[in-house]
Amino acid sequence: MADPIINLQDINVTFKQGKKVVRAVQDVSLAIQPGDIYGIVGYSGAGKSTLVRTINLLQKPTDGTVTVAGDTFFSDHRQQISNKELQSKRRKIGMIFQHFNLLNETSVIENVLFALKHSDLDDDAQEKKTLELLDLVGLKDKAEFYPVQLSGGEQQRVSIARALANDPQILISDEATSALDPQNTNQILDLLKRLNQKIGLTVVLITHEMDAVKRVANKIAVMEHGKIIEKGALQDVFLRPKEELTRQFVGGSLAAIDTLKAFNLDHLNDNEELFQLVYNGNNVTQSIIVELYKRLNVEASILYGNVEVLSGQPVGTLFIVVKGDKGQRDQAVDFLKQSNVTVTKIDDRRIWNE
Ligand SMILES: Nc1ncnc2c1ncn2[C@@H]1O[C@H](COP(=O)(O)OP(=O)(O)OP(=O)(O)O)[C@@H](O)[C@H]1O
Repeated sequence: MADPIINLQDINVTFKQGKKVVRAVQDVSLAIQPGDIYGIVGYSGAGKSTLVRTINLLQKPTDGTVTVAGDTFFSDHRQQISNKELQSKRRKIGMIFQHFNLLNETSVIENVLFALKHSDLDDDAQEKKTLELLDLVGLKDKAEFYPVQLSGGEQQRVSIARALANDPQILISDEATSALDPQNTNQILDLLKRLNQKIGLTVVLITHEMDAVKRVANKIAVMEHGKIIEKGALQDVFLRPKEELTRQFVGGSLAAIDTLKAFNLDHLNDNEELFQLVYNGNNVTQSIIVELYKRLNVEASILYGNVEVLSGQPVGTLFIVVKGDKGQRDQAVDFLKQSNVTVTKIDDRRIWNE
């Protein structure tokens, strides 16, 4: 395996506010390979932004080692490169945010040109490069527009062009699609994926939206209370979530939650249990529910069903209520597990109360 392009080892970040101590990041180690789209998910306050801000030392860790593209930026409690070097290395790490942070008084092209003010290129070459970048994000024809004349999605594309101006190897996206509608969100995510494939850009994607990660990421880390509680290849984590919070994220697509909320699940009968089933490509076309009935004579009703594509592979999710006596329900779960279905009993009301 190639050396990681980002290697965070044993990172801690502690904030002191008067007498209060906030351990925003606790003992986190994360290795990101070149070409990864690494999704970092977690609820608000989990420590996602603080963690990724340590990558370019916008946030200095209290403890730990930060290595980017082979350069150790931070170890032994201190910055290991000069401020000048850090400034130039930071230009190789693009960042985009929820708020696009564009200069509203200047045109689109000037917004991108601004990022090249430290570049060695002459004026003509800078302009040529800026137009190429705007072309890359599909905005060449709007180069002379002002940000207010653009939609939110278009403004975010300008900020992506600006973030790419200094040919970064890494792009950090901190909730960059949170303020956008679903269509613009998907366009931005697809653009990140295209850039990843076309120029090999490594993307660190912070979000509280699992759907964003599912659409483009190949790896995922789940954060809670400053810690990474689960990480790995997207499909592995999706198909075999170990932690309760991960299960909530995995099964927590908005459509599933909305659908479950519409049922009054407090009123399951004594002989009924609610399960989430997740199954991968080979099982997608099998009728698991029919098999349950044919083989075990166990009835199950479907509350929610969905098949989606994860890193190019179809993955099915079902929420079903299984009916029968305890023995039958246990047999049904065993049968499902033997059929390579990941089965999670849903008895935690949080999944539809979030
Ligand atoms: N500069 C700071 N001083 C004190 N506490 C901070 C500071 N920055 C972050 N925190 C605290 O650290 C914790 C983690 O915050 P962080 O912004 O990293 O979470 P997050 O997962 O990115 O959430 P969000 O998506 O809401 O930003 C929170 O409790 C936050 O209040």
